[in-house]
Amino acid sequence: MDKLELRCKECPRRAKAEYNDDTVRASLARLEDTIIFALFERVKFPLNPPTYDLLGDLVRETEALQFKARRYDNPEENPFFPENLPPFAAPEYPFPEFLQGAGASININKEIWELYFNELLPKFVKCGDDGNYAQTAFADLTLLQAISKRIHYGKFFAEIRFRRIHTIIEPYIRAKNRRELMRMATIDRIENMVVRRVEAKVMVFGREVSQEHDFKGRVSILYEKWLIPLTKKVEVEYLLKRLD
Ligand SMILES: O=C(O)C(=O)C[C@]1(C(=O)O)C=C[C@@H](O)C=C1
Repeated sequence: MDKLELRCKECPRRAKAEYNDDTVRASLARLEDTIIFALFERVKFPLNPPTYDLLGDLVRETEALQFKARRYDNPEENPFFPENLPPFAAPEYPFPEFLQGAGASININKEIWELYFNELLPKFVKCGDDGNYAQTAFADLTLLQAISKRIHYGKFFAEIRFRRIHTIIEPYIRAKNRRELMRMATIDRIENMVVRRVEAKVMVFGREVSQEHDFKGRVSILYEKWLIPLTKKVEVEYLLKRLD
């Protein structure tokens, strides 16, 4: 196939708008749509056990390809298999260096991987084998990447809070006071609003699926029990490393 040459007259390099509570919350709200749609896509297939003989390799190889194209230069993206990645094949882009300190490279994807296979899939997917292993694997990968991105936005909330109130936060970081840092990362009103909004989206996007075995209830538990707490965990871990 011929090499594609796509150029517009003028392609200004536009740095993303500065990160603040509103812009990051808006990113989380958009990711909710992605996560809910990806869940609907995944639950179309049964468990399909043979998928999991190939999923590790498939994710590793897909990530290697995406790494070459510089997906992970964007500080909002974190690979599941960061080891042995290949050389780049795309030009570099000057992403703003918003995250600071050792926490910038926090990656809890191993924990997300375990959670996904041990907790999430068994709650959402029916037993069975319909032979659609590749489709199932890519549905898993899309969902895993969206969930990982959501959770690692915790780093951005942490940096925003640090910049806003660092004189208050610093003593807790120096004292390694996880409990106080967690308290500062928690806004119950926002968490409740997120969970209610997720429930509403499930009802709008997938009226039929959402009636099955309380799908809506399971998605809100996913948010309440896993996605929000892990986002806050990333926030606290980031802050603990912010002065390193
Ligand atoms: O919106 C924020 O300020 C966040 O830190 C994100 C988030 C979430 O995971 O949705 C996490 C902690 C807060 O309690 C509220 C919401």
